[in-house]
Amino acid sequence: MSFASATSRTAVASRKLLSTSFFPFFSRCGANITSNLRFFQTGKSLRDSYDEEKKIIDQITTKLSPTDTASLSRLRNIGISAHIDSGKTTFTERVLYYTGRIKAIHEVRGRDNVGAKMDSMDLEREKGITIQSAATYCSWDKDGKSYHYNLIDTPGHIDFTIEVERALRVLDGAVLVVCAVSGVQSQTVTVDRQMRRYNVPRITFINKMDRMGANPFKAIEQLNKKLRIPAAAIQVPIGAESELKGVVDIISREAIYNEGDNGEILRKTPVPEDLVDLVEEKRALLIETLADVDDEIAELYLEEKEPTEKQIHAAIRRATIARKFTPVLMGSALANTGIQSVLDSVVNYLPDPSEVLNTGLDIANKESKVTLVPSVKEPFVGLAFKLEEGKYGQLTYIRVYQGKLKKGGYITNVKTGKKVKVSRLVRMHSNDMEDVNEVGSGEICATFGIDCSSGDTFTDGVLNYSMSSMFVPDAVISLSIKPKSKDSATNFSKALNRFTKEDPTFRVRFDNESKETIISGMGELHLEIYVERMKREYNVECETGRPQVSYRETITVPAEFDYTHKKQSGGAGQYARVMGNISPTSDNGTENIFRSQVVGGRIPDKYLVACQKGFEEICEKGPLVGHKVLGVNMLINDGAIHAVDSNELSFKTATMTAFKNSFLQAQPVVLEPIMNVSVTSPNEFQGNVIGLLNKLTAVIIDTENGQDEFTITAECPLNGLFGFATSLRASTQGKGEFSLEFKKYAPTLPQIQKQLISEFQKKQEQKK
Ligand SMILES: Nc1nc2c(ncn2[C@@H]2O[C@H](COP(=O)(O)OP(=O)(O)OP(=O)(O)O)[C@@H](O)[C@H]2O)c(=O)[nH]1
Repeated sequence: MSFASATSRTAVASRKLLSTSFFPFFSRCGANITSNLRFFQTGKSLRDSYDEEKKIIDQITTKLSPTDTASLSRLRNIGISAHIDSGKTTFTERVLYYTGRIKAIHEVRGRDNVGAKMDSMDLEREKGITIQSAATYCSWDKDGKSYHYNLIDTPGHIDFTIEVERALRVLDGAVLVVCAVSGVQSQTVTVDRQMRRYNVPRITFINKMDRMGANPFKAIEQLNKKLRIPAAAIQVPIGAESELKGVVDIISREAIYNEGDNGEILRKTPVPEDLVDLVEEKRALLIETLADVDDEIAELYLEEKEPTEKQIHAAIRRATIARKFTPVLMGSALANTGIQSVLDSVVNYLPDPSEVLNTGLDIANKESKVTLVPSVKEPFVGLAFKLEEGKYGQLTYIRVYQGKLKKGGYITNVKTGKKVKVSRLVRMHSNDMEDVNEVGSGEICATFGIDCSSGDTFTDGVLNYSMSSMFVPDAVISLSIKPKSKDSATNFSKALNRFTKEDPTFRVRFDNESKETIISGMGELHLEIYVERMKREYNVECETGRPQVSYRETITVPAEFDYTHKKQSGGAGQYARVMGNISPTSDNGTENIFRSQVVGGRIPDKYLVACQKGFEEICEKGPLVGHKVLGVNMLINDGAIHAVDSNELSFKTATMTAFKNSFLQAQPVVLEPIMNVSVTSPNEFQGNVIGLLNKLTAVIIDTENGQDEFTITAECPLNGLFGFATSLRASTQGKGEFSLEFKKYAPTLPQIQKQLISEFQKKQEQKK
């Protein structure tokens, strides 16, 4: 931050302290001074990080041709993200309708049995939840210009979180949908964290304003407090609950009514008399919040000048793109109110592809960071961010970062070096597609017949760039699975193959000991959906075992080893000696580290490679209870070989046994996944819910009491949460809702550890 802006900000803060009593224009905002000062204090680091980014973005802009700039300025790649059931799909359905992409509105779980366009899987339509993110595009006309939107509707359930991750990875902006009654919920916080991870600016839409108890201003307060992002309304509602009629744009001081059968007609009038005070109050608050995050408004604020409409729009745009602010709109998707303003705000406040920084790594140049230039004249660089098995083979979604993608052209997969032909290029509209010949920089499209994995980078074949990949969370739950009929074996493996390729959080392994196929994933629902898809899409009925928690095992103290593996009786012998130690890693156990410091070539390099392989193998199936090892360092610093009998296998075996022996001496513990549980239910069931959580040894972190509902956030071992949906339903007469998210691994209770060890040992005995 420059000295000048720092000074003006300090002045803004003190000016605010005075404003309540001395400046009538801002006098209604006194109550918010403290919270705004907090933003003023925290604003610094956010601001500094973006200032650096902005300098690079400005340099990139100079490399764009006027044609690039013109086409990019009309493009928006946006995601719709929110907590479960906030209305993302219902909202997107209206967006498609108002932009003319669909001719009629169909509801999620609607009576017409058609279902929303973006929930194209049968399962999604039946369950009324979004499982896969769906991509579409549409055009929106504003001020005589036509804007092209690439839109991704993402699931709200944490079990399908990878869908949100990969969408946000390639989007430039997002609409965060928040329920007007429930406000900021657990999953809103998760989505917000994901947006921060990928530096995605967002505008906020408070949905369900037609519901009883809707309170947009409480939701805004929660955005400020819980998400710690300065947020302010740019609208106020006209009417409430079933009487909701429209919104007032507080910047233009104009009332907008949605009329017509589907709210498609917009009637604009001056602000209704009874709303004038509220509009002025919220307008002053908006300007005050902007003064905290934008220099131009801060200057005007100090000079006691009221900014013009144009200045307010420009400030909101700057602050939103800099991720220092989120403008808040409101309405009801179901009641067709307020959606068109959101579409306008996407143009007004969310960035086009040239206004965000996208970088890659230049593999040919020591993986140095390179900035991508979204010009069609640059060599092609694109990221395959999502795979889907379609009617015509594998469908690969690609975001084009620079250059262009042409039908009939060739692109190279940087990871494999394979050159492939782009034989078909399409734009996706949920599960339908439209063929195109060419797709330019900044765009999102899909191709057929390209063999790759999710997250692979493609280039023109000359550039050797790789885009940084997505965050893939670890699986927390697993179960054994097998087809009911032997005839289905081929389809069974085909399905598993496809699902793992599509979804990096869905994992499959074959357990050699139990001779079972084990699938693991993000939660019960996640695995349940795949079992169901197996039946519907591959005609394979499966038997599954009881869901098992994915435990981890680690050590708490260091231990040394000196182990010799010897088999020298008859035939080719085996000999390997390894010495060293194991110790807990200092990073809270998120990975395992193997090192070797053997001097004088006492163990040749090729054998050390075998040692590392042995280490990696045993970490997959730990010595204590047969689960993955986490957070262990292994150092091999000495050893010996035999001139004739030593080989790779001997060193691998020696390392595995040495590891196992020392692990058991290093006070090992079993770790279990601890979940963040958020339960919302009508107030009358609070006692029941607390009782239920106590039974599960949950630790209650926070309780929030609303007028009708309460929300409890607790940390609870996953082990106790199987079947939680059923017990919560029973305790709340079916009115309670909950969401789960993995929080951390923590040691299990000693009696559970004992039980797990004894079960594991029993299994080992049986095998002998
Ligand atoms: N009263 C009211 N209900 C709404 C509104 N918008 C959506 N709903 C209802 O809320 C429920 C969830 O809507 P969806 O659009 O499926 O929500 P979602 O966020 O896409 O759901 P997931 O993708 O499963 O997380 C449905 O029953 C909708 O009809 C609204 O504005 N008002």
